[in-house]
This record gives sequence, structure tokens and C-alpha cells, in this order.
Amino acid sequence: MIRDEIKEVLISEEQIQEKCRELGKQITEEYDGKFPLVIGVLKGAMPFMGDLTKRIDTHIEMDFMDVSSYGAGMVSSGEVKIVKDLDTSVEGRDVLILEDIIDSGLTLSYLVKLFHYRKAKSVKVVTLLDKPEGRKVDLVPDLAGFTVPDAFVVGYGLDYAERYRNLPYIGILKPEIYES
Ligand SMILES: O=P(O)(O)OC[C@H]1O[C@H](OP(=O)(O)OP(=O)(O)O)[C@H](O)[C@@H]1O
Ligand SMILES: Nc1nc2[nH]cnc2c(=O)[nH]1
Repeated sequence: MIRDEIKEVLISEEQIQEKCRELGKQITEEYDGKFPLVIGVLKGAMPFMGDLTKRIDTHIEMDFMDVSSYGAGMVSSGEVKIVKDLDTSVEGRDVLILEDIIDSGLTLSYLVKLFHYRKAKSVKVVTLLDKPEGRKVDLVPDLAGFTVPDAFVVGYGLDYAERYRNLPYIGILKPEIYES
């Protein structure tokens, strides 16, 4: 069972769901009547996008962008690759980017610059997890769910070598998993 491979649960399923309700309420208040374009950054943000958007009680449009900079490992290559671009134009739109984690900040600083360059009216960022100790560029999310320590976390969208995304909580793997 996958659960036997987890050393420690950092954030439980219940805590995540409660946080989605809180963030959804804040987003509803801020964006009511603005029809924001909510952009999920694949693949990691997929579960968060599903749970959070259900808690937003105003009209939104959803789109997805697939970017990748970690390959199969635990260290960012530093180079953000667009795997799939948006279907929608961001020009003149209030854009809200949804991320699972901000670590080095490289992925998001790339996307924020890109959407400004593409003439979005506003660009804000909501992340479930913030790992400030990992930062390589100056980036502060507009909304963040939880601060995590400087450790490699998995679950709820976050992978190690494409596995563990389907865990309903955030955890840390047993060290022998990396060694095998
Ligand atoms: O702040 P950073 O150091 O840039 O890290 C954050 C990014 O890393 C992960 O994506 P990854 O590139 O692993 O792609 P994935 O979502 O498809 O797993 C995560 O989903 C974020 O998008
Ligand atoms: N799975 C996973 N992906 C990341 N991408 C950036 N930081 C992390 C992390 O801690 N875990």
C-alpha cells in the first residue's frame, strides 16, 4: 500500500479541505463580478484546482497550463518548459494562477511575467503550499494555504518520479524510497 511508504503526514485531508473552504471564500469576495480566468498549473495543481474551485461562489473561467522544471527528480532544473499552453487569451483578464507549491519560485515567476507580457489586466497567485526556505527568486504568493518546511513533500498532486500524486494528504516519504 502507498501509505506504508509515507514517513510522516504533514497536512491531513481534513486540513486541506477546510483550507479550500477558507480560500474559496476569500477568492469569492475578491473576484465577485469580475469573471476571473483561473489557471491551474499541471500536473501538480490538479487536485487543488478541483477542490478549491468548488468553493468559489462566483462565475469563473478555468484553463490549464502544463509546465515542468523538475523532470523525474527532486531538484529544479531551473529551466521552465511549457508542455501545454492555454486555450484562452489572458489579454484584459483578471488572472488567478493556482499552484500546488511554490519552492524555488522559478515556475511562478516565469508564469507571472508571461501573463503580464500577454497583457493580462491583473495576475495573482494562490498556492496550497509555500516553502519560503527554497526560494531562489523573490516571489510572494497573494494567497497561501500552508507553509511547509524545507523538505521534499508528496501527495495531493505532488509527485516523486510521477508517483504519489493520488494521496489525499501531504506527506514526507520514508528515506528508503529514494534509495531504492
Ligand atoms: O517553485 P518551483 O521550484 O518552481 O517549484 C514549483 C513547481 O514544481 C512542481 O512542478 P513540476 O515542475 O515538478 O511539474 P508537475 O506539476 O507536472 O509535477 C510544482 O507543481 C510547481 O509547479
Ligand atoms: N513533489 C514535490 N515537487 C516539488 N516541486 C517543488 N518543490 C517540490 C516538493 O517539495 N515536492
